[in-house]
Amino acid sequence: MSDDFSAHTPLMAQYLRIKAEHRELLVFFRMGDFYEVFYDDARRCNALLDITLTVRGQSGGEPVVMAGVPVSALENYLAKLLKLGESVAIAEQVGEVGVGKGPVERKVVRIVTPGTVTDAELLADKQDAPLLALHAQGQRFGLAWVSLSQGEIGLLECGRAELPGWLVRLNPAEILLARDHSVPGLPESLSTVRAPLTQRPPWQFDAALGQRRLCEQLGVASLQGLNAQDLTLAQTAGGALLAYLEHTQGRALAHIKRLAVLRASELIDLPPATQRNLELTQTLRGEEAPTLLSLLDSCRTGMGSRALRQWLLTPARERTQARERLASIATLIELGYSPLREALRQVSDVERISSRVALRQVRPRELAGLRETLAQMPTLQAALPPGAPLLERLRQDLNAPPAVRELLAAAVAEQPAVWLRDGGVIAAGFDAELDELRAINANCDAFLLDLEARERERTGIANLRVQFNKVHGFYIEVTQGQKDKVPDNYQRRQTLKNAERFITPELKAFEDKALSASERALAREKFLFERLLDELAAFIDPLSRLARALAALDALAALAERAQALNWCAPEFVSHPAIDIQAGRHPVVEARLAETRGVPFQANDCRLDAKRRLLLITGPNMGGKSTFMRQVALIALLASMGSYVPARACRLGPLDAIHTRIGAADDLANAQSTFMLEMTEAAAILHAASEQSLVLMDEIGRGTSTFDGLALAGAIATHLHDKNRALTLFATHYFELTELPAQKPQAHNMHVSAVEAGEDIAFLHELQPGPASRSYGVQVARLAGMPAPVLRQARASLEALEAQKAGAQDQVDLFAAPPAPPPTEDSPALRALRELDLDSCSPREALEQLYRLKQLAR
Ligand SMILES: Nc1ncnc2c1ncn2[C@@H]1O[C@H](COP(=O)(O)OP(=O)(O)OP(=O)(O)O)[C@@H](O)[C@H]1O
Repeated sequence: MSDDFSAHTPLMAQYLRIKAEHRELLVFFRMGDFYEVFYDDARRCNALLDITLTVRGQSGGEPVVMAGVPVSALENYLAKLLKLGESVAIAEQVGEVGVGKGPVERKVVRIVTPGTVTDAELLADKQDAPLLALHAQGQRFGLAWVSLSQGEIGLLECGRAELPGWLVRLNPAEILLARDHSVPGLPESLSTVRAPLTQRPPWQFDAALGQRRLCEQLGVASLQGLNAQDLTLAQTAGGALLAYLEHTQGRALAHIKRLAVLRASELIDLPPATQRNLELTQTLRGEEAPTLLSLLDSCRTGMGSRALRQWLLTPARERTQARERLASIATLIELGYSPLREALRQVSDVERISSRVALRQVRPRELAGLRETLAQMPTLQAALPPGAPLLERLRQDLNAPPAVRELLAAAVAEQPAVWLRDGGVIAAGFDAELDELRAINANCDAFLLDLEARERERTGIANLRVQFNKVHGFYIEVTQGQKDKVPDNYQRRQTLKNAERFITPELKAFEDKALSASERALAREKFLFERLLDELAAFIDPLSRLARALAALDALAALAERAQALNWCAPEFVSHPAIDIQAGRHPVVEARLAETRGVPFQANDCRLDAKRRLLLITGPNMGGKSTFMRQVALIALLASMGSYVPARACRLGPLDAIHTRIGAADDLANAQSTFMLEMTEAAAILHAASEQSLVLMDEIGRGTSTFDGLALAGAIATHLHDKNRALTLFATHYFELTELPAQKPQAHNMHVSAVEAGEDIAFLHELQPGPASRSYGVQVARLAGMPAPVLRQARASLEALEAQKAGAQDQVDLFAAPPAPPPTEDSPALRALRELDLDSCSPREALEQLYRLKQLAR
């Protein structure tokens, strides 16, 4: 499209100019009570929103294809578009209608993108949807993110391997990348999230610029004090993030004042496979429940739910925070949490409301909600049991400045209208001028009644009526039969079938006054509301502190409630390697069993420590191996986030990661077979797990032939035991592996028990020492309803196979040390490659080096 719009009508030229600046977005162009979309945008909206296409005359010699949505329904349409990953520029009428020649002035005042929405209607209540900027350099990534409705920027740097885990954890709604910035491997990493990608100008991803912008935003001279000085890549992303926010919001963002620096080395690593396999926030089928979070989250507010999710997904290795939370939960259980939870019911989403105040997008009703919440604070403080240091700190944070409360109480009407444009938002008595204008409106009725009486008397028309409608304004209505009695100074306005409508100079004068009074009242309300926002802006800091305190209190009270309702215990932290659980349960399976079958869950112990690093778990299918392994991981994670745990007692040593290799699902999206995926995940674990990691391996090797699988499983178990020395739960159906403990002192056999009665089998789900004697696969197949002939054949084959095996002589040692790798001699090319310092190479030198290497390799 050329940028010369002179052939177009003035209105379309204005539109096209705006569109030219926002080519990649849908432009919603305000025209009176509608937002119109034109040309290709109209066609796109027609397809996406199913709204009707029309043609609005011609411009530039072509028909103007358009579609429109009513202003009052904007939010619904935006919600749909954002879900589809679209972004929208909203061009409002900013000039005064009817002033000057040509169309009223219009301007893009806001850009709504999936990552920058703040409207309550458009956001999930219990989940944040942050905007994430990503900057890559070689194998390292800088991440910067912000939930606009929260006011905190997060910074983090990580390696390529950890990136998918972070993407899943952060769950961004939109990802910003430098345009034309091709990073090898990035597309695969990004495939783990469904967020739309937004390309931004590369110059905005600049380290120095990023640092400067962050300092300006946070109001600090350097990032040193915020522990972010060294994070150049994250700062680079941060700069681009802030630039985008300003671009979309059309203003600087006063409420973003806090920085959260996450360091992978300070958190317990939860790779995507772990988050998925443990069903922390989503079931394996992608549903919201039943998951660990859905079980935990009995929060009373969206703020609490969001905090809980964050606690669950970012547990710290260091235990101070967890200890504080545990102490608070203990106090809440001991002294009662019900009054606190009751008071929290009355609380609105202060976090989002205060951000929306800062963004000047807040709705009148939200301010009324804030007012009610603030009024609730004394009750809340009184309901908080004393004693725990964390609770005391949170109590302090609930002290919002009284001035905010007073201001809201004085300024905002008791029950304000939904929209400012409807009026009735500012309280009576707040502003004399507004009161006066409203009085004119209120007196209107009395005046009209009076006029009606006077005119009836004057004209002798008994059924004369003075009325008002939106189209014709005020009028005097006289039935056709009485028309003759109408005095001279009546001017005809409208003729109906049975009546005639008139206006008089007196009525006209009154109409002007009344209409202008209500218009002026609306304008005055708008002005006062804006001024109110200015005044409230000064209180954003204490309000967001209050919001965080409410969120934490809600989350703690929910954890206390859950702990008591589900009979959980307080974990204890120790400094030596240990996961020592007595009578542990899988919280979600337990809840499901209670709900569906009313059967009790069989609790099991788990003891792992420096001398018992690997438990080899065998037993029948359906015996409960997977459940047991998962429950150990869930208990360790719950303890680490500072929650009580489903067990009789639990002692937990240091933990740096939870790795899991469970289940078999094809990753068709990434063209990986079941087995390939299994091996990729296992390899990642063998590379990453340390002595302080918890590793769950469920039936590794089953995706390939028996011998290959067995051999690989044996080698992997050996590596975990000898090299990683991780705390490992290793479930397998390969009985041959139960020989491992005989050779490896820190490996131990455990099995889940089952009893046979004739052809049937009953699972006890009880974990006992020693290896299992059999698999009971055929019995389980019988339970599953396998046809009898198949079962008979299987049983016969099984007997034959077992007999054959008993006859075999040589035992294969599956756990022998691997043979030494053949010595390799470095080629000159390889040596040269190693010595190459890529960081100090210019592109030209790099090319020369490449030629040199090629020569050496000949
Ligand atoms: N401790 C327990 N108490 C009561 N029921 C249990 C227990 N553990 C497991 N179950 C029940 O048994 C079912 C199967 O458990 P699980 O999937 O853990 O078995 P498995 O040994 O891993 O089986 P497979 O080898 O086929 O994967 C669970 O869905 C649950 O209903």
